[in-house]
Amino acid sequence: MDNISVTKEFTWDMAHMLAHHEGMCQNLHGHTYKMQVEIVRFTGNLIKGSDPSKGMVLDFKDLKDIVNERIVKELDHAFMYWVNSPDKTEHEIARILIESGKKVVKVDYRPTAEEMALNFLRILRDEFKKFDVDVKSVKVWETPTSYAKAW
Ligand SMILES: Nc1nc2c(c(=O)[nH]1)N=C([C@H](O)[C@H](O)COP(=O)(O)OP(=O)(O)OP(=O)(O)O)CN2
Ligand SMILES: [Zn+2]
Repeated sequence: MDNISVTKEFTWDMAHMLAHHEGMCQNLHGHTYKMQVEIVRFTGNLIKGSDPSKGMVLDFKDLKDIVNERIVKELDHAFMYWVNSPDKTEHEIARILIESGKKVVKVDYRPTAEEMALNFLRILRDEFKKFDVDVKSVKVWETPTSYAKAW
């Protein structure tokens, strides 16, 4: 059987720090994150009938709008704050930013590329169900040469 998927790419700028990292990444720093979201249909490969989306897995525009709305908008130009971080500096930074009205996204995981990819996969799987679409994979790049893939 043949298979078909579609993939869209997203980017956002975000700051984070990796508590107890043995290298430079324990410091507050940022990345231009890149993410690829790959989707497939649950039933049949492509939309059929006279639908305006006939012949598509899902319109790229819908894919873009949903991922931007659910994931990217919240993260862009934010500080990703691990609420259970063992590093008191991270809590202090988050407190100052929040009190100053700056953008902080609270997460309950250490903000590694792996945790983000897994978390975004779960959120998007849930979100796309109503379109009869499954998320096959999510890849998150922190640097041009390093990415995590969840599927
Ligand atoms: N498995 C993981 N390792 C590391 C992560 C991660 O999320 N998962 N994150 C970091 C840092 O946050 C940051 O991404 C630095 O990564 P690194 O690839 O070491 O950065 P470089 O600037 O050296 O990247 P190059 O593309 O090689 O120049 C650390 N590790
Ligand atoms: Zn980093």
